[in-house]
Amino acid sequence: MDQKQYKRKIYLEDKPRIEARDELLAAFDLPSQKEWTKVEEALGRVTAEPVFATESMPHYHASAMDGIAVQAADTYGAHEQSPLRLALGEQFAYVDTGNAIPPQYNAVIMIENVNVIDDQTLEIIEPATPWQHIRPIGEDIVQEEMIFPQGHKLRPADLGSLLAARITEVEVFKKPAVAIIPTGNELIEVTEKPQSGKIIEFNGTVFANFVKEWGGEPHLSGIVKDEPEKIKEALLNAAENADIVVINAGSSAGSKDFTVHIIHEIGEVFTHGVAARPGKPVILGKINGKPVVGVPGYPVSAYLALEWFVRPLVCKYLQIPEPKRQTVQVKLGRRIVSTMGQEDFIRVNIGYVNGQYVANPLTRAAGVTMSYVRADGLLIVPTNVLGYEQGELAEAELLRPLEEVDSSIVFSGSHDLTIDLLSSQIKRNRNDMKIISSHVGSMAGLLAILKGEAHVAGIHLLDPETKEYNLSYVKKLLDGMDIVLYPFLKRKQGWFVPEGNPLGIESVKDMAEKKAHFVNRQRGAGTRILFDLLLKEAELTPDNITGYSREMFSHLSVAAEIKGNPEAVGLGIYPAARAMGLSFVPIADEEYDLVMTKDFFESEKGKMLISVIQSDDFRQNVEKIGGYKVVTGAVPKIG
Ligand SMILES: Nc1nc2c(c(=O)[nH]1)N[C@H]1C(S)=C(S)[C@@H](COP(=O)(O)OP(=O)(O)OC[C@H]3O[C@@H](n4cnc5c(N)ncnc54)[C@H](O)[C@@H]3O)O[C@H]1N2
Ligand code: MOO
Repeated sequence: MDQKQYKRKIYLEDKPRIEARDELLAAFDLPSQKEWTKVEEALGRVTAEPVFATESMPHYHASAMDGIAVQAADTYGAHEQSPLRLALGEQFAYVDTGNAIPPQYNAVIMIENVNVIDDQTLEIIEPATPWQHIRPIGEDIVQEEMIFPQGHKLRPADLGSLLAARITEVEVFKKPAVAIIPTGNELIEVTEKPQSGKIIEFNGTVFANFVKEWGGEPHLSGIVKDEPEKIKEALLNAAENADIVVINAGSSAGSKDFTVHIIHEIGEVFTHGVAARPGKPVILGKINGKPVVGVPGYPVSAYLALEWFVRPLVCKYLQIPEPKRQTVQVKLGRRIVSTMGQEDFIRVNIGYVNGQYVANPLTRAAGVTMSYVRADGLLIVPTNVLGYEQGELAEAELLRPLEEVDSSIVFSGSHDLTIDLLSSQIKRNRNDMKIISSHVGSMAGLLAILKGEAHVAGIHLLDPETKEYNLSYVKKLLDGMDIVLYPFLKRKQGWFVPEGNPLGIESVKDMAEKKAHFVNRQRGAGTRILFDLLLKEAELTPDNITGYSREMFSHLSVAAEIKGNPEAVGLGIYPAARAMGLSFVPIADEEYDLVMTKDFFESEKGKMLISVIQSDDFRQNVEKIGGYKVVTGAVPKIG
């Protein structure tokens, strides 16, 4: 077929997400198939019919204790002042927990409460009441009783009750077969070496595992090329064999985005585009009576769209309600802007600081898988809300258990590679603790401490007047607060230049003269302040620097920018240059310190943080990186 016949469709709808979902669900009955499965293998399966007990549990009167079985009436005279003697075989029998009670007896006395007189005789000082310490027939499960209704998702303990009731197989809903078709000429298998323009296929595996988690049975196909015939064939085949069809990528307006046209041609399209981001260009339709969900290519868009539309289909098939996430009220650490008429799904880090949950948004780029991986929660900005101001309250859905959020140390300020090491070392000591960090620059870190939105800030701020690091900034910005300035690292700052330093850059002057392409850091970053000081000392201005206005948010992104450009130069710390294989010209040893409130410093989390910083393990790991020294023996400045 001629590819040109599929014209680009540029305009997508903005259908409300819930309306699109409800339409999709309403269009399919999804008649669930049933099957029998062994109880031992039934974890997570959903009962298709009510389940009735085949046997009672216990199915005989059983002793609940180790002791003696008696006829309660025989014991009524026993008293502390007049102990009663019982004869073996006539008035009592020995029983252990779980033993059947001989038919002539109706109570059990615990062994601790009897005195052995001889082989044949015992003495008791308290009467027994009928049925004491006996588990009567059916105490747990009564034969013919309904153990589970239909539509119950089986948990480990449920399987035990089924076996106890002598049930070996249980009738469950078949797992809906979900065909997953990754498409794209740019996709390669992870085992292939990626050339420029090639992307490792991974969405398929993520989808398959989401589907498994939700109770479906994924069928992940190989990569399908962006060719209408191939896509059509894959779709028809999937619609023949699966209950639900998911096709990935080619959902938008690109020159090779055929999917919507093909579904339209061989089936029906209900929706192309929903008013939610990321995930907007989703396609919902039908082929051969089966639901088809065209999920956008960008991973985060894809994961969300899958949850919005495939999870409800799986749940409908299994006749179970969709699971809901726990929510928590958060205070916004940063402003969030949203578009009117569209929902925004913002991935956020959440920490518990000063008695409230504080959320900081992660990147919104839909291609950044780590924004989803690192997120503690999802903050959904509703359609009719334009966003939130910093400090405003909003609700977030949790992607992790709340306890994990509670025990995190919230780190803000300047980015440093050692913070990740610190976090993993803390986690090694206390598996419920970790650091969550947002890299906002030194100044913003101090402001986060000021506003009570972070526990710790990492800063490296050179005072151009005093040439001293950090202290004057803390005094000025956090005046009046009980603050601890904790000396942490000395690290090497220097020029990042392409390998071999082709332009021979040693100073700001060299940069200006050789018209090197500078890659700057954002305003407020310590490195930016250092650069501006160097500029002033060299009696130059930003106008003398090519690229001064080009701002990056971390040392690593500066290094990445310099990598491919022989005329580029940046300023940053040694390990970032090393990580990208750049040459490094050291110019200064800077002090990277930690700022925290005195309250935090003295808290359990604060003590853990300091003890890890001071440990030999941590110091050795940091110094192994190169370009670092952990400050030891320095006295924190408190006040
Ligand atoms: N002019 C416009 N361009 C785009 C629009 C738009 O409205 N107008 N929408 C953007 C949005 S929003 C999204 S989301 C994406 C959706 O793109 P497609 O569904 O067409 O997907 P591709 O362009 O093929 O891929 C996007 C991206 O994702 C990577 N990808 C795809 N499949 C996989 C996979 N199986 N595993 C890993 N990564 C995958 C792909 O390589 C691309 O990098 O369109 C915007 N554009
Ligand atoms: O809506 Mo796309 O899905 O931005 O990322």
